[in-house]
Order: sequence, then structure tokens, then C-alpha cells
Amino acid sequence: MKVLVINCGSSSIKYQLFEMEDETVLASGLVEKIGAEAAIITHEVADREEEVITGEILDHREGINRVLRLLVRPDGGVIKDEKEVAAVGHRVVHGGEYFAESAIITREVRTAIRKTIDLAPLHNPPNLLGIDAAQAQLPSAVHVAVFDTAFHQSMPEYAYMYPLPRILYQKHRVRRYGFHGTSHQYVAQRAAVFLGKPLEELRLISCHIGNGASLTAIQHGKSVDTSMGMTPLEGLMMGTRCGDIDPAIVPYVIAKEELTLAEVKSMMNKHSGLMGVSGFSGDMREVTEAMFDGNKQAKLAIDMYVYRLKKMIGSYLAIMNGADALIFTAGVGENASSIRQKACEDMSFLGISLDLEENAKRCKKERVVSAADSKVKVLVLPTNEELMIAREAKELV
Ligand SMILES: Nc1ncnc2c1ncn2[C@@H]1O[C@H](COP(=O)(O)OP(=O)(O)O)[C@@H](O)[C@H]1O
Ligand SMILES: CC(=O)OP(=O)(O)O
Ligand SMILES: [Mg+2]
Repeated sequence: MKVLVINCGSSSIKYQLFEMEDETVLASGLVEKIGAEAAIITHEVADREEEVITGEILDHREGINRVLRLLVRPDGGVIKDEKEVAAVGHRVVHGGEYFAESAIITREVRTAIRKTIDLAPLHNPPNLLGIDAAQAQLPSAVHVAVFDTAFHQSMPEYAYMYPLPRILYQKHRVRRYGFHGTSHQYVAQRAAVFLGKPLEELRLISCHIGNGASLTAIQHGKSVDTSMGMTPLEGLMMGTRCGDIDPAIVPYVIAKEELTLAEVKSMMNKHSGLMGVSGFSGDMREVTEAMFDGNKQAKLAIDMYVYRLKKMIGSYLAIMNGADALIFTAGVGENASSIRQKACEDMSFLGISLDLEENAKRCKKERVVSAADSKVKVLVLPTNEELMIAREAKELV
């Protein structure tokens, strides 16, 4: 069975086509700059990458059409007919309280996703565009929505409620939802396999740190707390997002700088985090390089990033009375050994100590980077949200 996985951003489409018999990737790629003058499609088949710079790609519908044409082209295509795609798995960031599991996209499901637009204005509208475009182009496939929030629906009430007047929850569903659930669940399952223990018996802390970053405490295979909240802005310091700040800063800045609400939102989402503190980049590689070149603001940005990460790890050790494993995943978690090292420094009294040599190795595989006597195993496990989405889609067909 062939499953196409689609992750639509506001001006991009990430895609992967899977053969589910052996879970291999037949083709994958990225359409960028949708709506701009020259769109770029990077398409990869069997480790051969090809960059197609096209003219304007007007919208997501045209973007998906172009992807399908690449998949079925007579020369170098990977399928003969679009009808071979039995299912399409869509990443949907916010499912509100409607979805604790993935769902086949019906009219009702689409309506529920629409209702959560207010809660994820940056993510859900492009996700819906992708769903509509793909349904129009692949009418015979089963379309499945896989939600970032679903895995966290198991959080207890005292973890997901905010200490605000209850009416805000009753009227507007103001509560914590959490994100990156597909990734946290995937690495938790991998950790169980890797450690050779049932997931139900493990206490895990997973650190998904990429551009967006969140931590999850996982007990008995379920999310019991996570660092993102009603939106993906809460919690850790990220590439361009501020994470936790005093909420009183918002009205203060609005008054002092005469900013609009939209400007403050943009400031906190796109111009803060590593970007805001370093003053030049939200990309961990660039900020790290600048730090080694002696840039003081870059050093401060990284010190703050790691300090906040470490505090969050400590708080999750507290709520679960320790942990069996601490997992690092996503762009920074998988690749930035210096960030892992600093986040785990001086934590031996909590049962965490790294094998510095092992941690420093560059390696794409799943591995242990803690010292032999570390009570908490520290694991680096590459995430694979796309494979998880493909599995969910297959399951529902
Ligand atoms: N070798 C590396 N060292 C440090 N940071 C890295 C490295 N490789 C990738 N990153 C960082 O990972 C982040 C992107 O993470 P990723 O999970 O790919 O993002 P997204 O959330 O967009 O999926 C960027 O900040 C990037 O700099
Ligand atoms: C929800 C979220 O933060 O997603 P991403 O990391 O892809 O921005
Ligand atoms: Mg990501």
C-alpha cells in the first residue's frame, strides 16, 4: 500500500511517499516559496536529490499538482498512476479537544479543524489548504488527519488548565494542548524498543528541539505534561519564539512602543528566541558558529537556551520521581552535541551523566550517549514524524 504524507506550511509543502509493505520512502521533497515569483521544488528519489526551480506556483493546489506530476512522470517517476496512492496522511497541528486520535477526514472532521483555526492561526489554515488541495487532486484516496495535539490529550486536568478564571475555558477552551505529539510518541516507542522494555513501564522525558521546541514527560506510554501550551509559543526558548515570559510584558510593550497586537504576536513568534537575543539568526548552527567566533550576544543566546532547557528537564524529573531515559530528538537534539552536553552538565545528583566522547560523535543512528553508571539513560533518537503519520493513515484505511 502506498501512502503519501503531506505537511503544509504557509508557503511550503513537505511530502513523502511511502511503500508501507516495508515502510520504505519512494520519494520525498519540499515545495518552497509558494505564492512568490520563483518557487523551488527539491525532489528526492533513492538518495538522488534534484532541484527544480519553477516559475510561480500560485497556491497549494498547484503545488500538490506539481508534486503528483513528479511522482508519476514517465521518466524517473516512482508510480504509474496517482490512483496507486491509497491514502494521504496530513499533519494537522491543532486538533483542540476534538481529537485524541487520528481521524479520516470527513465533512465533520474538516469543520472541527476549522473551528480550531483561532487557536493555531499560523499552522491550521495552511494545513486545511493542503487537505482541500490534496482531496481535489486525489479524490479516490482516503485522507487522514494526524494531529500534533492528539498525544497530549491524556494530560491530567491540573496539568492542562491555566490558573485563569474558569469562564475562559468554558467559553473559549483556553487551556494547554501541547504539540509535536507525533514526534514525542514516535521517539517514546523507539526508546522502549531500544531499551528492550515495555513502554508502559517506562518514565521518559523527550526533548524535541528543532525550530519549534518542546519537552514531554511520558509515563506508562502517555503524555502527562508537555511544555507547549494553548499555542506553540509557550515553554522553551526556541529559534524565533520566546517561550515562557511574564505575560505582563505584553500590555507593557504595547503601551510603551505603541505596537498593535499583531505586531507583538509577530515579535514573540518570529523575532524572539535565538533570533531576538543573538540579533542575527534563529538557526542554531549559525548562532553556535558565531559564539565560537567570540560573538557575545550569540553566547548569551545559547546560555539562555540551555539554561531554560535544563530547568524544564529538572521539573519533569520532579513530577515523575525521576526518569528511565532522557531522549534528544529533532534538528538541534539530534545534531548539536554541545547543547546536549550543556543541558546535562552537573546533573549527576539527579542521575544524569553523559559519556562525553560518545555524545560528541557525529552519527545519524539511534544511540546511548550517557555514561555506563548514569541512572537515567540519555538517548539520541532521530524523529520520524512522517513515518508515524503514514502508519496512522495505513491503520485507518
Ligand atoms: N549540526 C547541527 N548543529 C547544530 N544545530 C543544528 C545542526 N543541524 C541542524 N541544526 C538545527 O536544527 C534546527 C532545525 O531543526 P528541525 O527539526 O529540522 O526544524 P523544523 O522544526 O523546521 O522541522 C535549526 O536551528 C538548525 O540550526
Ligand atoms: C507546533 C510546532 O511548533 O511545529 P514546528 O516545530 O513544526 O514549528
Ligand atoms: Mg519540526
